[in-house]
Amino acid sequence: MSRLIETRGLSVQLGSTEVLSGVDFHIDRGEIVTIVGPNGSGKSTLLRAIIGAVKPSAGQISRAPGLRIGYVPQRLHIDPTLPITVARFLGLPRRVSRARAAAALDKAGVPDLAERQMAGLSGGQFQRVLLARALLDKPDLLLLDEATQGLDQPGSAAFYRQIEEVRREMGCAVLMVSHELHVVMSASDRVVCLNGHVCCHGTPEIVASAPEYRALFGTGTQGALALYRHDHNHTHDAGCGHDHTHANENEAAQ
Ligand SMILES: Nc1ncnc2c1ncn2[C@@H]1O[C@H](COP(=O)(O)OP(=O)(O)OP(=O)(O)O)[C@@H](O)[C@H]1O
Repeated sequence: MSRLIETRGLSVQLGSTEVLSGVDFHIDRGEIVTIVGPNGSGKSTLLRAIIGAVKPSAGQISRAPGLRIGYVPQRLHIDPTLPITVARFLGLPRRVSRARAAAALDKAGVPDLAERQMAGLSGGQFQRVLLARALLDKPDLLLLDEATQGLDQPGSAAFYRQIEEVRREMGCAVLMVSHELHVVMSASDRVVCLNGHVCCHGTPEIVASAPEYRALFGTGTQGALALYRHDHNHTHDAGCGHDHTHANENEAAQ
């Protein structure tokens, strides 16, 4: 399995605050990794450091040579009075052919939106268009920063199902930040809990075969309750959201 990104001892200082401190993190080809953590815990900053938008104050970030990254931001404001079609938006800042734009929209699950006005899209359609934009260059790694913020539960579950399909079809790794534990845990290979530092990480275990869970929560990302495992070697800091200290303990993610 080839490593796409690795950070060692990554620290980031913003203003007078050390937002990230000593973060060791990696993601390999084809993996889905989710970053969870309280508000202000540095999740977006870690993504921004990975794409090179903020500079480390200490530590290193290695990227696989020629790595292509697609980024879906937390939010993007477009002036509602600005007339711009989806096809033209996808061609900013660099022109893309109609065929390429159409292929990306298709992969994002919205093949019919090309001629629609950006301002007229629903929240879910808008996020799909941002996803299409991130897919234009056939990325090796897709970064999603709370990409379903503002969507209702079915809309966000549908978005994450689309992400799984994109990964299956394109083989890209996915690194996402999300607060929707119960939705995302079930779709992730690994979960990293961040609170300025990595406070815990582990492998989610989907209870796909347990009939009582299926009956209650459905399957896959359609609201499934996932179990995930932590590898603990320390006591958690306040705010991490987990309060036990045993190794390889199973716990409900919701
Ligand atoms: N440009 C900046 N200058 C100073 N501090 C900043 C700057 N950008 C972010 N911060 C601070 O860094 C901390 C981490 O911010 P970040 O956006 O990475 O957190 P987050 O975990 O993504 O939060 P949220 O869940 O609320 O989106 C916050 O305390 C924030 O106020």
